[in-house]
Amino acid sequence: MTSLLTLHDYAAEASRRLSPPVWDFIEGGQGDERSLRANREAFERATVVPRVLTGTAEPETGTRILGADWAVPFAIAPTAFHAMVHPDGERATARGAAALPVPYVVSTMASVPFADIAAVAGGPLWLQLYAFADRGVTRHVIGQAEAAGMGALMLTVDAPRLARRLRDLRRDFRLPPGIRAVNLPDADLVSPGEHSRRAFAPALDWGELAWLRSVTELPLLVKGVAAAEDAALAVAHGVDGIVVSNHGGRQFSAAPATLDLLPAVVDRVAGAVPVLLDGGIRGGSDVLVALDRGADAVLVGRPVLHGLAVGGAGGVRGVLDLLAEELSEAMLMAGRPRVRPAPARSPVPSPA
Ligand SMILES: Cc1cc2nc3c(=O)[nH]c(=O)nc-3n(C[C@H](O)[C@H](O)[C@H](O)COP(=O)(O)O)c2cc1C
Ligand SMILES: CCCCC(=O)C(=O)O
Repeated sequence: MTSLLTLHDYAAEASRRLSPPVWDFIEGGQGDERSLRANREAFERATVVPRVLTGTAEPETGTRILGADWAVPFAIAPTAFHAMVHPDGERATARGAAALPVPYVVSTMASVPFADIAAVAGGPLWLQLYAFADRGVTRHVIGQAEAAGMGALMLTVDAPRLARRLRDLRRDFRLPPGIRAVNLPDADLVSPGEHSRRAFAPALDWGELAWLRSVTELPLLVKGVAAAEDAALAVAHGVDGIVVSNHGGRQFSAAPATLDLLPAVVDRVAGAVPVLLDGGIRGGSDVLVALDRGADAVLVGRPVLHGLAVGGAGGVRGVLDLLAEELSEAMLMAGRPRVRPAPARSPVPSPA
């Protein structure tokens, strides 16, 4: 195996190991993939002004998010169907994350039961939630996550349905046999796009948050916020955290790069709740750039799948350790001795 010195090395190795349809499902974006490229381009342009003579020896990468200690200010973003990438699926991902440990946001569309993932997890475990037209299904998923001891819910709000992804359409992408969203009551789902049209709540609005509050006590974050106005509405509706995301460019090609959206969101949220960001994080300097622009933490999507493809749990661990090491070096070189403390949980949920 070639040496794996960067997350790009993991991507290159994963592309050799995965079948072309699976690789394209992972890598692809919506439409002409402008937002997918924009996420990366924003980081490639971004700089951090180093401070000097700060007396920093070993930077402290730890932080605290929603009452839990995080060893690093990054977590695994929710991505669907890990069994497509490695036979142990999300179990391997959770094992890889347990080493550091790195928090893991499990997808509603996980291909392994939540309880089995929780059994091998080592750090904070959250559930990414899709809202279904049939609220009984949403409740079922939440119930399983609660039973597995997950610590928060992250409602995805940028996916009324899965968008047209041309790479998948050209290949008529179908889930490989045996890969199923096993935490849904009706687990058989062959085409993710078709399933989302049938099953996702078609006309979500802010009322869904109040309903979720009525069925669970878990802290609630929203994932997929772009506009500062929506961040303000989310805070007004009592969310516990915001994830600035464009779903890794998979939903809307004209969406701006998440890094470019971040400062306005941070400004509007004004410390009321933690603000996370995902999209295009491919190295420790990217994490530091996001923190420098006001994120409390970031999520990492595709690189974790690359690690999983390259070496199962060990590959995931390799990716996460590398990112942690790069972040620590970036903090040292930039004279950032520690991660700025994140806001504590929002005091009063008070819908506007
Ligand atoms: C293969 C794949 C599957 C994904 N599945 C989900 C999902 O089930 N739920 C969700 O909210 N986001 C999903 N996402 C989006 C990620 O959570 C995240 O927003 C995105 O991947 C971040 O960008 P990055 O891959 O550049 O780090 C998925 C992304 C990929 C690449
Ligand atoms: C129904 C599958 C959801 C996966 C997802 O969110 C994505 O591919 O972006």
